[in-house]
Amino acid sequence: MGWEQIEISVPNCSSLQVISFPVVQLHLNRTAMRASQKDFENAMNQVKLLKKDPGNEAKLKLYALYKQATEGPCNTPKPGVFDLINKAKWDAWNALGSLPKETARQNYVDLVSSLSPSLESSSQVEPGTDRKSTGYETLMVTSEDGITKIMLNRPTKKNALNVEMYHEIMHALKAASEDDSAITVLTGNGDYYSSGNDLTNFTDIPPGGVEEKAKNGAILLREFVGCFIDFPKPLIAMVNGPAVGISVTLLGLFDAVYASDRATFHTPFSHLGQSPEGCSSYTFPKIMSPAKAIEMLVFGKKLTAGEACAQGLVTEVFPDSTFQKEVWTRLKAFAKLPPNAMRISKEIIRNREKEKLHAVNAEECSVLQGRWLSDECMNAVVNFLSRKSKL
Ligand SMILES: CCCCC/C=C/CC(=O)SCCNC(=O)CCNC(=O)[C@H](O)C(C)(C)COP(=O)(O)OP(=O)(O)OC[C@H]1O[C@@H](n2cnc3c(N)ncnc32)[C@H](O)[C@@H]1OP(=O)(O)O
Repeated sequence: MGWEQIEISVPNCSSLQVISFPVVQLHLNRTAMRASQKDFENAMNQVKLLKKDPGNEAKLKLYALYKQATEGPCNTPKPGVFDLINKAKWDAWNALGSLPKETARQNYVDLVSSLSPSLESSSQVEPGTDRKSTGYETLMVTSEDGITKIMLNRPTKKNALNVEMYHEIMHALKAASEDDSAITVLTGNGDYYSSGNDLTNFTDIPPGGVEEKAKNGAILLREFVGCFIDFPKPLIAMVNGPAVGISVTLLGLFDAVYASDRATFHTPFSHLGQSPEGCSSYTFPKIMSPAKAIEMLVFGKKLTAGEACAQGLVTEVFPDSTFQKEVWTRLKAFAKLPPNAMRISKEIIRNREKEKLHAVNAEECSVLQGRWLSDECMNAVVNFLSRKSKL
């Protein structure tokens, strides 16, 4: 495979289709100044705004500098000789040797600036510019009419949550909790709300092996679910289509759940050798009775939107043809209510459960950490991936 045919997906570089590009001459514009973390973040956002593909060489350089700036010198095993793309990325990163993180950060900022002359220095990025979608690889985030909408945006993967998406959702929730919107909405792009945890998350094994992988996963999951437990404003799910796994369990932490009649709700944890998360081991039995919760969480019974509504998991179901129009009309009316009153009312309703929810979250993550190391789980994941020809 030649360079001109390789598509390189660089973290924080929009995935641009590479067909045939001239090699870009890099003009590093070093300054004596050190780039701040803010400059670095702005540069990462600017990369996404590049109108022209910068070419493979520049993208590899960006990748390497990004990794060096955020993780330090390359210390991961060298990919196999046939793993061309990952090997090229590894080579680029490894070539930076022991370059200090601060220098890598500065070089990254300089490189981005040389690639985007019209955007120039990060300090020229308009403060307070609407964060609309920019800066996110897996989400579309918009804010208008008092509503911040976080849309899961991996439609070709049925909005499966990869590690990047977990981080981006946490970031978007934090930003939404601090912005001037009154309510926050989570929804999915395409035909699915979400197919749950991205099962390819299990394939990227760090040098510390599967134990380290499971430990890191549990830490990330706990932090991720914690953001939902602590979210201070009304949080509404617009379930536009089928929902699987963690995208279902989290619904117990939302303040209202509106669903299209096309939506289904499926938690096949036992099938996957896993156990419930998202505080569902506590919220589901409370919402729908222990027996109904066990049908879902233990036996993996898939519910229709109507059934989920009858059991209290969904607040209201709408015909798919009018779902968007009807729900947005309603949400816009909610968003006109006094925001402080809504926030305080939510707090008084939710606060007495918070401590309990955090304890449940911690316990679920610890149990899952063990489950991820089980043969039952590993076999189920391998089955899915080989069915999908990923192995
Ligand atoms: C930090 C870690 C935290 C972990 C928290 C734990 C959470 C637990 C869970 O969430 S368990 C639930 C896990 N999800 C699943 O088991 C769903 C798996 N997917 C499917 O069963 C099916 O894909 C489907 C029913 C969602 C859709 O089937 P359909 O036939 O309509 O479509 P495809 O299968 O062809 O899917 C299209 C492409 O999307 C990829 N994909 C879909 N879901 C996932 C997923 N969860 N993980 C990874 N990839 C997924 C699928 O592989 C196809 O990709 P391709 O086009 O490249 O082949």
